[in-house]
Amino acid sequence: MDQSPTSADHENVERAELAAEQEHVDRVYDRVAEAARSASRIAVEGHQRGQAQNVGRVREEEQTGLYERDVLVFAAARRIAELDAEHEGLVFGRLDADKGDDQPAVESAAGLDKLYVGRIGVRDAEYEPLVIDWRAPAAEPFYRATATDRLKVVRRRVLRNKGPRIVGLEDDLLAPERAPEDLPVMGEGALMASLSRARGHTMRDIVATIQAEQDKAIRAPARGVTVIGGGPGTGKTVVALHRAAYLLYSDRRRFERGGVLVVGPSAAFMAYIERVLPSLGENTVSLRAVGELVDGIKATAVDEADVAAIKGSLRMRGVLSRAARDRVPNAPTTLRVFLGGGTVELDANQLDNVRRNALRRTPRNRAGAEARKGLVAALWQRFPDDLRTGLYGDRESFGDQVTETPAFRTFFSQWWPVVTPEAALRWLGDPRRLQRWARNELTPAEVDTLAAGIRGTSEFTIADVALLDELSTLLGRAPVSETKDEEFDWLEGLSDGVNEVLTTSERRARVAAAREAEELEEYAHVLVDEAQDLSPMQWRMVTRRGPQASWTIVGDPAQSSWPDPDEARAAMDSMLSHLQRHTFRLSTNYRNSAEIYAFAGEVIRRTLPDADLPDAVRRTGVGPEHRIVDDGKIAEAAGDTAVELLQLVEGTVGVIVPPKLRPAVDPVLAELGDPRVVAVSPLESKGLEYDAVVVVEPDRIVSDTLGGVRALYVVLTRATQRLVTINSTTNWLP
Ligand SMILES: Nc1ncnc2c1ncn2[C@@H]1O[C@H](COP(=O)(O)OP(=O)(O)OP(=O)(O)O)[C@@H](O)[C@H]1O
Repeated sequence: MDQSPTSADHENVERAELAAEQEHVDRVYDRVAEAARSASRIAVEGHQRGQAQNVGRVREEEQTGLYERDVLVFAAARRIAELDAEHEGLVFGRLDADKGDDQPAVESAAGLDKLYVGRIGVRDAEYEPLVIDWRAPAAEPFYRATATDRLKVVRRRVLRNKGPRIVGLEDDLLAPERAPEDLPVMGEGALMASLSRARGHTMRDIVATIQAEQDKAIRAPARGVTVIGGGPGTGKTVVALHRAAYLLYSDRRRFERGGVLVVGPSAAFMAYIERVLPSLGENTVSLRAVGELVDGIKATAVDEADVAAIKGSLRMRGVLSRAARDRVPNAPTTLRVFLGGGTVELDANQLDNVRRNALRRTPRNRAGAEARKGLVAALWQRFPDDLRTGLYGDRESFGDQVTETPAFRTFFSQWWPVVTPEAALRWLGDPRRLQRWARNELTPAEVDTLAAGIRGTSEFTIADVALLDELSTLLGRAPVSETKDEEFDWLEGLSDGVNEVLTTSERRARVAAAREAEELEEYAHVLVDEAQDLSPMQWRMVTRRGPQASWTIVGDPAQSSWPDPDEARAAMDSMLSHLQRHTFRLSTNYRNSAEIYAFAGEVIRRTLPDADLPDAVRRTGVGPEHRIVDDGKIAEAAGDTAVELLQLVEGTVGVIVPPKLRPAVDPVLAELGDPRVVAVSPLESKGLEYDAVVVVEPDRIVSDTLGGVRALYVVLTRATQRLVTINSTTNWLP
């Protein structure tokens, strides 16, 4: 081979360095395998002890045994899951630092302290650290050290690995003057290597290359509200996910027990980010799209822009509140009962009064008993004096008799049925009724738009979910069991013998558990991604999930798909104003090439001169390309462009298409049969990224999508390498 001596030397050094690192990493894996073996032993022992327990009625001392078993099995099983998840690059970093007594490090050959950083901490048999968890305070210098503030770090090394095998080294020499002469420095820089890699269909963790400003946001204390801002591609999402992992590490008891919720814009986005936390060894975080926050509903449909704008507006509060308290549609308007030889009757006005009184303090589905009492009182008032004898001699006996009559029972079931939020939302499809509920809130045109929007869809949309949640609070949940609360007091007096199957306290416990299961799930920390997109009504829904929570809120107003970002921000502020706020701004766009981002920045600056534009640092030498094609050839051109781009990039090609053009474009792309090509609508593309992006009809994206030019900005900032737009005119170009 014709190689210069210098490059041969370099190769030898690299080989020797790789071998030395591999040796250490092998020790770590051996140690982990040993720990995994002992973890499974503990799990088996725990199960056996559990099975030996008496499974009948549990005495207190036996409960202690069960508790112990659960703790053992739980801890061991989790450890195994954690270790399994970690087999991708368990050790990814090494620091060589000036000696410091405060670091858990061992001396390296070069006379510096050496410290390995990995996904979890592993100690050797003497309890000395072989590798420390990336979230441990001692790992902080790995992320924070810079040439100007080097925190004793001389060399930072990233180990690139494929599973347990080290395949490359990337070094940063932060203090050349402090480095021994023979300290090897390898590679081109870990960050650039990582950013240039082809993209797949899921997001990867960045644990080896977190940058200093990102690290500060990740490790910010879990108090009040932590707001992480920054333009497209600055790592807001990935930083927020690492923050979730950090919070679990820093206060596991609080956050594992209380729960951490991550809310994102769409199911596609949740699928895109779902691997990040497991790859960091965390499996307990709940990830939910904003259309899936209400149990039992997974909404993915999107409303037309004008309908979505009304559904998300805070004005819907008043509308829904009136709907929830109004007469049930088609309810009877007269109550007539025959008693004691006479007839007593309540008319519509009197019924309305009873309803209003019953709803004064209690939501409808909880106010059945109150309403029934109100009806009895109103009937009693109208019951002629001369009939008040015998069975009907006093109001209580009268009430007992009256509520048992078939006429009353039939009436009551129709007049006061349990109303589900789903049913109440459908009521808004009737413009006449909606007009009544919307007075002073919506214009007549808005009433028509909303009613038609509700009637026009058979499935619930993402915007509907916030309305259903609001209605659920307004209507209240129906009592869990048919048995009324009062009857429990009555049951309490009975001996166990009468009720053979369940004792009173067992029954109470069961009802309490059922109630608890029905209660809204609340979390100790709520992390909202793409927060700029939440409508005011969605903010109300999200904040119900964390009345006691601390918050991480991640977003970029310039990418908002809500028509009035100030309104949405005001809604957020009003919901979280009582909490202390810490703000972080991320300043570098790691996704887009500088050429692509320069164009996208120009587009948004025209409309939003104050938009927060980050610096894009990676140049590819290829600018965006704008193709003009005939109106009728758009779908064909999208397909052809995707084929071309497949040749030019290694990873994914995203074709972003306005919803109205999907029926034409989707079949063309499906025909390509290449899993690297994905078609998405502008809203679905939020938070996602592709190596190459084809934007179909940018002008229509502006006109048809809530958010207008901000939606176009989102779309133009999805590509890492190549961007091609297809349109029939050039009018939209800056
Ligand atoms: N420190 C880093 N090391 C390697 N890659 C990084 C780093 N920070 C961010 N990235 C990468 O940059 C890309 C953009 O990150 P992310 O999606 O989190 O940005 P964002 O700010 O949420 O973007 P947007 O607002 O446009 O949705 C991702 O591929 C992410 O992995």
